[in-house]
Amino acid sequence: MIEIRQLAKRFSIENPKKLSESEKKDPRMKGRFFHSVQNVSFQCGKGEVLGLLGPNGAGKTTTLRMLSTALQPDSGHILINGTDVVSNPVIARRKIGFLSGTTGLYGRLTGRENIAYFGQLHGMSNVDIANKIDTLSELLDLDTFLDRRCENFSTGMKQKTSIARAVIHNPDVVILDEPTTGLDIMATQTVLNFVRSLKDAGTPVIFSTHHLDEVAELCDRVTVIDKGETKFDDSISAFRGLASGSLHDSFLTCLSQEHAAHHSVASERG
Ligand SMILES: Nc1ncnc2c1ncn2[C@@H]1O[C@H](COP(=O)(O)OP(=O)(O)OP(=O)(O)O)[C@@H](O)[C@H]1O
Repeated sequence: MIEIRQLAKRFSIENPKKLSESEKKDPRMKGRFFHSVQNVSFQCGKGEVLGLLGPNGAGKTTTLRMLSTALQPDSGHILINGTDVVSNPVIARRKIGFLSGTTGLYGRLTGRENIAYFGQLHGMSNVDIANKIDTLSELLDLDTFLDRRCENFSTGMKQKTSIARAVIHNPDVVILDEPTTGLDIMATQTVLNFVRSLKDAGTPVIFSTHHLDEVAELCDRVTVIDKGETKFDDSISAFRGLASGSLHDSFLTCLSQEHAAHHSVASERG
């Protein structure tokens, strides 16, 4: 079980002129700081898959980077099976497998060498690494390119290799930032099937996506964040119940409820 409670992260803006027009008008811009994540909470239990949704710039990547220890939160808690890992990034890295949108592979190494290198960093034995790569190769369809250098890999090959690398150490929780972005239909299905295999093994998986069909296919829980705050965090059936139409309508309802709430507060004040 992973629990995220009231996470917050702000960035100091050295040159406000570099902000986009929408960022300048964003209520998260306060003085010299942009409060990317202001109050994000959610939880994901054993064998559950959680879909993290939100418009561009909502704060999804910033949140996931805090979970992965790449960023230190300003406040809030990240608990894995009850242990707070914010103050102990070494434990967090052992327990969490993280696929970021930008992690590059070493082009001069083969897929197998890239994956094995991470296994070694996690202190695994060569036998354990080799066995785990065999399993991952089958689940992620890596065998045709595993022993080729990564420099000429397609987007799909790179992504599948990066996912294998993220989970080589059998993490307790898996976090994937937009794992299917840019992938073709076949590679997308392979990645989604892999997420299902993690779920079947009882591993909680949190993944961010803009694809509601993936959420419908895989997720037990949905969290919607907007402007750095959790706007919805519940089961997929509660998410469906938000609107009578599609998941798309449910998503828009989460965002518009907030606008409606602001609007009514503003009219009361006015
Ligand atoms: N290092 C930083 N310095 C300043 N602002 C930042 C920094 N990192 C992120 N931000 C801002 O925080 C906001 C949230 O960004 P984030 O990448 O977390 O959004 P996202 O929900 O992942 O968006 P997308 O769906 O477009 O990937 C954005 O406005 C972004 O410009």
